[in-house]
Amino acid sequence: MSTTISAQEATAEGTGARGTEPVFSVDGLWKVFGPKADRVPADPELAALPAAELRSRTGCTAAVRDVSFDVRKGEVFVVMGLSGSGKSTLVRCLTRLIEPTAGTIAIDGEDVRAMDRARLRELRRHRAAMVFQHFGLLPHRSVLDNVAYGLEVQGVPRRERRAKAQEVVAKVGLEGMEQRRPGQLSGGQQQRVGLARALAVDPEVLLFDEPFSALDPMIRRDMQEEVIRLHEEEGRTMVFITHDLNEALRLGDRIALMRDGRIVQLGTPEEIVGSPADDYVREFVRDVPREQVMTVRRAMRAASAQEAGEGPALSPEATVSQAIEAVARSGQTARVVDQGRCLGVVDSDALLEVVAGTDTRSAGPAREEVA
Ligand SMILES: Nc1ncnc2c1ncn2[C@@H]1O[C@H](COP(=O)(O)OP(=O)(O)OP(=O)(O)O)[C@@H](O)[C@H]1O
Repeated sequence: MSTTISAQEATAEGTGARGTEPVFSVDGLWKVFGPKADRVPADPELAALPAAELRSRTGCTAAVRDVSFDVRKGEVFVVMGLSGSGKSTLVRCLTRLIEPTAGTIAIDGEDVRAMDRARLRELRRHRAAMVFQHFGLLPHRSVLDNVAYGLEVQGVPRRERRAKAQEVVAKVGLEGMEQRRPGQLSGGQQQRVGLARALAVDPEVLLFDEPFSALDPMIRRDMQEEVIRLHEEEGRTMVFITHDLNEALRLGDRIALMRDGRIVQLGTPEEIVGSPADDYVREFVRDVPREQVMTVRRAMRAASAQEAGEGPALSPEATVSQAIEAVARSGQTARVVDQGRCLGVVDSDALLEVVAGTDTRSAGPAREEVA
């Protein structure tokens, strides 16, 4: 089954993804809870029923419905949606912590659904480590031993695992706390231990299940910064579940927005905010400050010969907000410059149109190379 939705097709070339090589490839994935769950994806009539009707007719809940996507190497892939939309179920299916009902999942081309128990264990321990909301720390062990735990399970010798744990503890800013117990740490610090434990096994992919939702806003922001920093330093592939749009926009290279078990839109933050796939998405992103998400590409037009030679220079990734500042300060149009080449210019009218949401241009690189 590969009835990939049109919104996904429309953004398949999404501009914000890191590589194009997939780490996870998911196609036609279903997870149905309830009696004789298999018959739901197999029967087009049942598969098409709305959630309430499906439940009353079959006693089943389709938590994930015919979902297809790739997670690309090196990207932060965010799964966002309201409570109950299927985020946790979807991400748990990736390593079969929840057994999928139908569809295919591959990691680096290897069929996850065909893995035996040993291979699955190795997948979860080495290749795709999970960071949970409730940190799952061992209360009687020190921070260092908690961080080393995953390595201990793998049979890494004590000296080696403690050295590795020490290195990761420093990486997440917990130096000096190695001997404390989890109960002697704040919520944010405990989450850092959870993060360090996942990092210690050096997984190819980190899976985060709403890791920061129990933290207060300031600490939450700190932890988001931490994830961004780690990602920039290491370029590790990350899948991040959140129900918080701001968190999704801050962290995501691409965002899959879920509703009732389906992905209603998959795209870069700019694509989702600038070109919502339907009214649901439009309503979801209504209050987002567009100037902080949209880039200058959105407002760019061809430069005249004179404009191409003067005015402040911006990178194509500069936000509209940064461009407004540059244009206001200089009193000139700003040039969008990539590797010494002027791609076009932005003026205050076009920038204001983006802020007001009255621009008619589509997101993405459509207006590139207009010089
Ligand atoms: N073990 C289960 N048995 C039956 N239904 C389940 C089970 N687990 C989840 N569901 C249902 O599947 C749907 C999706 O749940 P899921 O936990 O994946 O959503 P979520 O988007 O992660 O929600 P939240 O943000 O609240 O964690 C919900 O309707 C939920 O009630």
